[in-house]
Amino acid sequence: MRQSKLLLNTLRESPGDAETASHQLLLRAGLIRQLAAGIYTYMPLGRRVLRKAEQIVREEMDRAGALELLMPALQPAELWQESGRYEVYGPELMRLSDRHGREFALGPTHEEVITTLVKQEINSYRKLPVTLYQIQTKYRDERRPRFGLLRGREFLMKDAYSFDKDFEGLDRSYWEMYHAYHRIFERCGMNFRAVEADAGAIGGEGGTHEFMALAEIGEDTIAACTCCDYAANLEKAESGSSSKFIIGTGTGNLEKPEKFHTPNIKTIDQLVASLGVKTTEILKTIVFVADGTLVAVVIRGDQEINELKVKNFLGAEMIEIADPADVQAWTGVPVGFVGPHGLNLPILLDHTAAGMEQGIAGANELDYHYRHLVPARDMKQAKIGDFRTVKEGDPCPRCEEGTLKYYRGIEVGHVFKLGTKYSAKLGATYLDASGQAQSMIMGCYGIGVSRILSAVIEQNHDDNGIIWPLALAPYQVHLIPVSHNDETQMQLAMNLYRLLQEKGIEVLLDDRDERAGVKFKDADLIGLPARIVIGKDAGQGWVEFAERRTPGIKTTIPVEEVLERIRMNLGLA
Ligand SMILES: O=C(C[C@@H]1CCCCN1)Cn1cnc2cc(Cl)c(F)cc2c1=O
Ligand SMILES: [Mg+2]
Repeated sequence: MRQSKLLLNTLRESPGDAETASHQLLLRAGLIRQLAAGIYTYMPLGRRVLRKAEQIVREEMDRAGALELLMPALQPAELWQESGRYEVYGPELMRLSDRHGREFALGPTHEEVITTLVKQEINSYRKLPVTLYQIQTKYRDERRPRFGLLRGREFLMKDAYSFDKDFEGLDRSYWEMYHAYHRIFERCGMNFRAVEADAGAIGGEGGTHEFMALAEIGEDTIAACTCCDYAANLEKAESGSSSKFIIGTGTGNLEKPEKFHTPNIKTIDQLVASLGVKTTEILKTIVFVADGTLVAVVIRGDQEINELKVKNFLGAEMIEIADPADVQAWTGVPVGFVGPHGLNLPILLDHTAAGMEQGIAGANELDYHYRHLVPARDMKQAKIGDFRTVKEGDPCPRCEEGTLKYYRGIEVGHVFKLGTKYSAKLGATYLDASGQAQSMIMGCYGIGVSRILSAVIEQNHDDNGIIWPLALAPYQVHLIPVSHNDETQMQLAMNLYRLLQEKGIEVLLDDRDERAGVKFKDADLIGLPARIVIGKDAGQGWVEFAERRTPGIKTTIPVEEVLERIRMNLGLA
């Protein structure tokens, strides 16, 4: 491609609202342009990268035996009413009416559409299993679109759906997709982890993994083992046998609970400061509202309660920390003095608290606390479980040798076991071998295709611009004649341009009438994997070769060696 013919405007400065490196570079390198908040045009250079990402996804989906189709973005509201999700989703679901006043949704995902389709098309167990996928634009009206392609309102997703006759089949389909995801993100040159995750709103029968591209600006935090391949979203991560946290046996102290005066001491910090006790001697009590009912969770003072673990333990749809004023209204206990002893609420006790020899806690009375509380003795009615957020350094729950480390991640993929959640609701059944109608067993599998561009740039850039992995680079080689009006240089550049193209190499020739400095700055920004500069040595038939990833290493080679050098260094066939 001749750069003088390419619609490509690079920007010297980052637009003000672009906060992350990938958002800035996508704009500065001329890959995307914003039409509205969270809504982007892919410019010619960006479209080439997006198409390569799509193609990698498509090849691996096809290799995994999935069948590609393309579903509409316009979905009749009735489908969402039938699945019961029309009300569940609020403003994030983009809705519109057609000329007849019929209501539609712009598809944020396609469980309803695909399940209705398969219900019509498949009726016998002989036609199962099948996995169908599409690469299609999704619409989610994010309240705060941000970070460019990372959180847009219109974005490209590969969404796949598997249909099996039983759970063994679903397991096979699930792991087939899981391994295909590994191949996809490996081929994208991405540094990622597959992590155990929570199914979230989509629900389903257990088992779900998120694929996280490691990056400091990632919204998610994962905990991964330093030794084995255990990794989980922090929402779900467990640590080594929680007995490791139990200090003592919980029966040593025989003193009875003793109430003592603690005027105006409401927080753990105030307790520590005024009593000189350690946080590990305090029983921290937080009251939650789960589906409208209050529940008290008790954990050792140095630990953090994991809200999602509490929610999942209770099987609650909604959970949030109770407003202290509400707690006071409901229980009569003044804010800051809530404690497990004598509190008329159900109590969940984390392992770290359950094993404490003794502890200090609010006395459920203004300005009073208890000491010598023994959870094993004084909280027999409490339900014990894992309600804590793991910490860095915790023992790994799998190998017990390694310890957990935190990483920030960008979710680029998510695979789910859905079970019959949608097939039952929408009546997608098949006749089994004995002619009985059974609900199909489903899985669903998403990849944020447009999000891959941002994740890869976050992981592959320097101060001067993007450093594209070969598999996603918009072109493979940047050909740069230094001075546009030097006949020798331009002639050699043209010859090389033709030669490389004949050999099937994707070349971008910077044939613009621009100063060398501008050409090099743009080349750094655009970040093609290899660069060949035709300069003063052109007369002797020598050119300068460099790779974008190692900008400091420039070697001058005879033009005859260029093809071989490109093939060798870029690993091209
Ligand atoms: O999309 C999924 C699950 C999987 C992900 C992989 C591909 C198939 N779907 C979860 N989810 C996320 N945000 C949503 C936003 C809106 Cl507005 C909605 F109406 C529905 C959903 C929704 O269901
Ligand atoms: Mg997800």
